[in-house]
Amino acid sequence: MNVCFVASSLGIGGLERVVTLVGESINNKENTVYYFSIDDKPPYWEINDPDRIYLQGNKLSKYTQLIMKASKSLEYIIRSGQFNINHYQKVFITNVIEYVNDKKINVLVLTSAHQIAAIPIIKKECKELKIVAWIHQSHQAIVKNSKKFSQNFFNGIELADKVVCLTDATTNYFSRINKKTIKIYNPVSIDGRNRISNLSSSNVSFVSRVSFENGEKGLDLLIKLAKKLPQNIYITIAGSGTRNDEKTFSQLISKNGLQKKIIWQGAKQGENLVKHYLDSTIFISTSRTEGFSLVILEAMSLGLPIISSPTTGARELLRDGEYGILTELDDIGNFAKIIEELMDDPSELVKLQKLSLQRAQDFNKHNIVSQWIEMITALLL
Ligand SMILES: CC(=O)N[C@H]1[C@@H](OP(=O)(O)OP(=O)(O)OC[C@H]2O[C@@H](n3ccc(=O)[nH]c3=O)[C@H](O)[C@@H]2O)O[C@H](CO)[C@@H](O)[C@@H]1O
Ligand SMILES: O=P([O-])([O-])O[C@@H]1[C@@H](O)[C@H](O)[C@@H](O)[C@H](O)[C@@H]1O
Repeated sequence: MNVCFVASSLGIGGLERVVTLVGESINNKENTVYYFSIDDKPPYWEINDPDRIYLQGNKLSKYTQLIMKASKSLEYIIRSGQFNINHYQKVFITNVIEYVNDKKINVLVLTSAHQIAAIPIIKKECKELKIVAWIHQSHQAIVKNSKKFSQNFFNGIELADKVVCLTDATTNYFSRINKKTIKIYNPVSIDGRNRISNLSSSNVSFVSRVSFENGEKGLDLLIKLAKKLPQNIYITIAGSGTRNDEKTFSQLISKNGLQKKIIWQGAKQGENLVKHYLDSTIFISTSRTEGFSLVILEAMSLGLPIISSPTTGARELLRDGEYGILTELDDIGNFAKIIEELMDDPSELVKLQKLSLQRAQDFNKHNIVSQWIEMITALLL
């Protein structure tokens, strides 16, 4: 069977990470997995065979792009707040259909609202093809982000052969639109080889894309939080972003005099990332939205107690507070107080460490990959 995962990019990022992790695990004697990337950045995550990767890139001239943008705005005004996104992604639709035919793809897995909006057209052209819509954001976030082309998006969801969600909340939402909606968790995406934190440092770990887009990761709140923490607690950060976002973040750190409190050494990978987690005692997330949160799960698997904002993903991973601490973002003072108190409470740290390790077992890669293979195989019966 031939399976193709489509992603906006194969660069740094959680979606990219999990698409390649699940994809490479499914790729075996029986199945060949292909990747269709909408941008042309080479893959950041390991894919051992370049022949299975298609990097589209944007080959439209600046002039064409400008015309398209203008006509999109015009359509948006005329149709009072809606446009047909498929008029503006003809290159992608043509290329993906060509790729499906060329590689004899049986199952196509789409991973964004834009891509899902194209399902009716792809289905018309490729009658035998099965299409999976894999939702990586929370339902609130993906619905909000696709508001201007919601008709296209929901038509796509309705026609999907399977909708895969990461949490109960998002599964419940999409089940009302398409009965073929199921939950498959993301697997643990780091291998600590059974090592766990010894909970002895005064470091609080934060791992994230450095991005200010939509305020998703709450980096502004992280700065506020850092200011409220006592002198002996440090926030260590692993992550990178665009040049602009990195500059903004550096400036925020220095403007607030936090150079000693926030230790940020850029992106980390492999053993360096494992060490980053292991060298800390608590993991925090200040995200305003998370469809899942691979970083919380990675931290849990390495035995870190978690304190997080109550995003859809964190609620599922921490089972509404059973396996870690959830705290609202509107009271950053309280968030800081929880960190400070937990740092001073060794028995509570050990208790939360056990809970993290216990919960992380529900996200075993082997089990999750089996669920994917079973789902894909059943689609073709
Ligand atoms: C806002 C939102 O809804 N985001 C979702 C998005 O990913 P998003 O990219 O926002 O975030 P995640 O935190 O899930 O993943 C980040 C990944 O990048 C890696 N990393 C990060 C920093 C670094 O220096 N080195 C490094 O390797 C992390 O280890 C992790 O594997 O899709 C993920 C996969 O379904 C979901 O879990 C996220 O909830
Ligand atoms: O569900 P999700 O998108 O991850 O995140 C949600 C936020 O978008 C929302 O503003 C907030 O009120 C919710 O409690 C939740 O945190």
